[in-house]
Amino acid sequence: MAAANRAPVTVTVTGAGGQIGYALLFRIASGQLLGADTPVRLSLLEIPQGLRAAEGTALELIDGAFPLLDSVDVTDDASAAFDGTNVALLVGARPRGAGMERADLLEANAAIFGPQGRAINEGAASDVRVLVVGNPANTNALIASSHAPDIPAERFTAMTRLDHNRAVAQLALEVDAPVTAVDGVIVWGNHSASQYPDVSHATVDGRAATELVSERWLEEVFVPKVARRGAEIIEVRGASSAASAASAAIDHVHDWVHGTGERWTSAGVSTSGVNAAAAAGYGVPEGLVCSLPVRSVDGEWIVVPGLEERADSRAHIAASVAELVEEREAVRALGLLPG
Ligand SMILES: NC(=O)C1=CN([C@@H]2O[C@H](COP(=O)(O)OP(=O)(O)OC[C@H]3O[C@@H](n4cnc5c(N)ncnc54)[C@H](O)[C@@H]3O)[C@@H](O)[C@H]2O)C=CC1
Ligand SMILES: O=C([O-])CC(=O)C(=O)O
Repeated sequence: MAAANRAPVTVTVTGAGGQIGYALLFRIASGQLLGADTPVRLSLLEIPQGLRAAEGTALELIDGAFPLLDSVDVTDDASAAFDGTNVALLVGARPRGAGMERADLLEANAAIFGPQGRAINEGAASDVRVLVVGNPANTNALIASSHAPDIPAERFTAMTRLDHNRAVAQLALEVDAPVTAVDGVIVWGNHSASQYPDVSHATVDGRAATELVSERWLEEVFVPKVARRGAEIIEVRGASSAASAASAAIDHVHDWVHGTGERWTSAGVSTSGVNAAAAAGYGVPEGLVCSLPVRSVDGEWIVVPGLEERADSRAHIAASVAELVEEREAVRALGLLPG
């Protein structure tokens, strides 16, 4: 199958038989995750009842005759799925339905991420990068990381890139500019309704976004629109976002591997380790996975330090961080965090 001038990179996708999996896998196979010169070996993990769907997707991946696709394996064994993995996309988890908040999924989904963290700890390649998509993504990433003591916490991330992309798109729509003109947006906090999409450092074609839109629009339209977009999609589409989520996962990993240059983006990153001091500068304590402004430098997410925050921004960030702490304590009470 493969045309290769480099060794294949192993990419594990959990929940491969689901909606996001279906939107994600073909883009990975076509080279959009890791680049047009990098062959991929796909490892698909499902639970037994999802195996047939994942196997069907694997058949279609073969039928795509993707030049970069080295191989596709499907399994319900986490140890096999994460063996030698370089990039692990933890998508497999229940999505919420109408009227639910993502935190309502804590009990249903959190138990998935301890065993997967352990399997990654035991079998993954030494350069493994993990992106948790399954909700509640930040706390699930924290659980997975806590069960992988041999892997630096900064290798476990949670997806808030979809929120970031939504914020960029809404601002661009409002000022009638292309998304490429928008720079400097930040999504702070949890991938939940408490998140804080912030344009106070954003520019559109070099002009401060705050000069182009009203304070009232920001507070009454922009922030709730972005923070509740997932619920809007569920209401209108009848199912939670899938293609836009897959697209954001591609963006996150692509930037992580290839770098962001001077631009920043948003990602849920560990507030322990290399980013502890920068996170503390925004009032975010250690031991969380929190969305922050980040640049990808030499293959590592680095929190952009020392941005001036307005008092009301600080209050928004603090509220979302308080929710992350509550979620952490809830999973601790469920016995899902070691120690
Ligand atoms: N962070 C973010 O921005 C976003 C997160 N999500 C979340 O992503 C998750 C997946 O969403 P969809 O693909 O739409 O759901 P889906 O229900 O279509 O697919 C989920 C798949 O995961 C599988 N699965 C469940 N437990 C598993 C386990 N332990 N190991 C491997 N596979 C497992 C299921 O069998 C199913 O095939 C949900 O939790 C959803 O809330 C969705 C959109 C955006
Ligand atoms: O809202 C949901 O449940 C799915 C999701 O995380 C999103 O679309 O941001």
